[in-house]
Amino acid sequence: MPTKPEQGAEQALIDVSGLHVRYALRRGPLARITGGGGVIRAVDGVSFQLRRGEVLGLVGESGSGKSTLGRALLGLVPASSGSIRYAGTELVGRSERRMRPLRRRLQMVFQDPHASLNPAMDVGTAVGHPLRIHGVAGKDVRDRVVEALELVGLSPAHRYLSLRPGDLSGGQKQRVVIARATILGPELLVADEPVSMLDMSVRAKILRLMLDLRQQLNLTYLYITHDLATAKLFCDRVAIMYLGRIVEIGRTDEVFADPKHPYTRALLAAIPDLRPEHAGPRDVPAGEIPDAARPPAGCSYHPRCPHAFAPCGFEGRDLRALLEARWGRDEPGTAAGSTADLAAESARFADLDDFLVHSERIRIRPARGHTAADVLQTLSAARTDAPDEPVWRGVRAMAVEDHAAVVEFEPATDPGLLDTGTARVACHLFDPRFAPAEQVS
Ligand SMILES: Nc1ncnc2c1ncn2[C@@H]1O[C@H](COP(=O)(O)OP(=O)(O)OP(=O)(O)O)[C@@H](O)[C@H]1O
Repeated sequence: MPTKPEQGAEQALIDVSGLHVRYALRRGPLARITGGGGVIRAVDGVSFQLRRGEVLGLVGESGSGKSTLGRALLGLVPASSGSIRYAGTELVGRSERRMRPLRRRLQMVFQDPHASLNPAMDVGTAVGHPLRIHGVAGKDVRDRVVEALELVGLSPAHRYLSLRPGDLSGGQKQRVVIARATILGPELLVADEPVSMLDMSVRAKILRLMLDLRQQLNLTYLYITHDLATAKLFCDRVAIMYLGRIVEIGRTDEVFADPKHPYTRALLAAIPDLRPEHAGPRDVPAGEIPDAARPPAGCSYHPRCPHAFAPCGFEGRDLRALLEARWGRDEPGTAAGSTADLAAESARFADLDDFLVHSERIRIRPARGHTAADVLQTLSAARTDAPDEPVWRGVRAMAVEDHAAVVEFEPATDPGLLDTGTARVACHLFDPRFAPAEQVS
């Protein structure tokens, strides 16, 4: 389904459309298993606008592609395809030489302030460094450094000029990094986990400082974090990323009050709640993030999603995961039947890699001494024992055919971002072609 431009897109400072960033996979065991391709799709078709003056949070688990996306906006990693427009100027495909003048307008703050600063360089020199690179010299540098330090709360500034990073606390170091990043008058700051390495007590202070600087310097932020609690505090809008894609984007208050995507719901449910009346086990998104070199078909979240249904992209490896769980291979002690029966079951399969063929129709061969009917019988038993497992919603037919059990899956459809009235969500549960929204509970 085509996606409409976001409201307010006409005032966008940054307009990202269909952005892909891929990393080459080194040759090695993983490359052999994943077969062909050999790429990691770190950012896999992302579109969004960043409006002037707003704070957009990019939230997701480790490996979801947040940092890669942030770096791509600044040209620090090359886009494989798609478009990034900054105030109307296309950045994708720009040479480093043509990118350089724009860098003063587009700056980054990294997670680790200690690693961002040269331990041998004093504060005055570090903060003034970008000015010197851009040809500013003499007293102007000192005046502007003093002004930048005062702005970030390192006051009186002259006390800090000759200090080295080792003389400063974590919070003070991050203030120095922010002073250095803002001294050239940028329009956009990409802040990649800027407070996650700081003590709890200083996190809120640094975020408050960043909000004050937004007002004073007309900044726009892309705030990258895995921490929903700070995103709630700091961001006007949030974009939830999963395996290289944005799965939900909307106003922070609306997303937190009424999360739509099952992944967003799982992430929010996993935030620790310290109120005693709400104590108890938290739901965390079940399972691991899949390998970005071989993302699941259809909706990438479907293998972990309790609501996944026919169009979400079930495939052979989902069925293999179900069988392995049944046989207790993923977690000892969780097998569905007696160990001997289940060992006998698994021995009926010639090669479990038959399940990994990337197709809507897979052929599962019996092991020597077994028949395709044995294999089919095992699959049917697994279905009878756990009929509510989501994977069965995606199995269209199972039959014996030409000495193998053949499993046919429902066709996978990639979910695009859909308007829900509040947030935009990439989930088939909100697509009237497939299901009414009431299904989500
Ligand atoms: N330089 C690189 N070469 C190859 N793969 C990379 C490189 N950088 C990141 N990746 C891979 O790209 C994917 C996205 O990584 P990225 O660091 O952008 O995610 P992230 O959400 O920022 O995670 P984290 O919070 O851990 O930094 C991951 O699968 C990661 O392993």
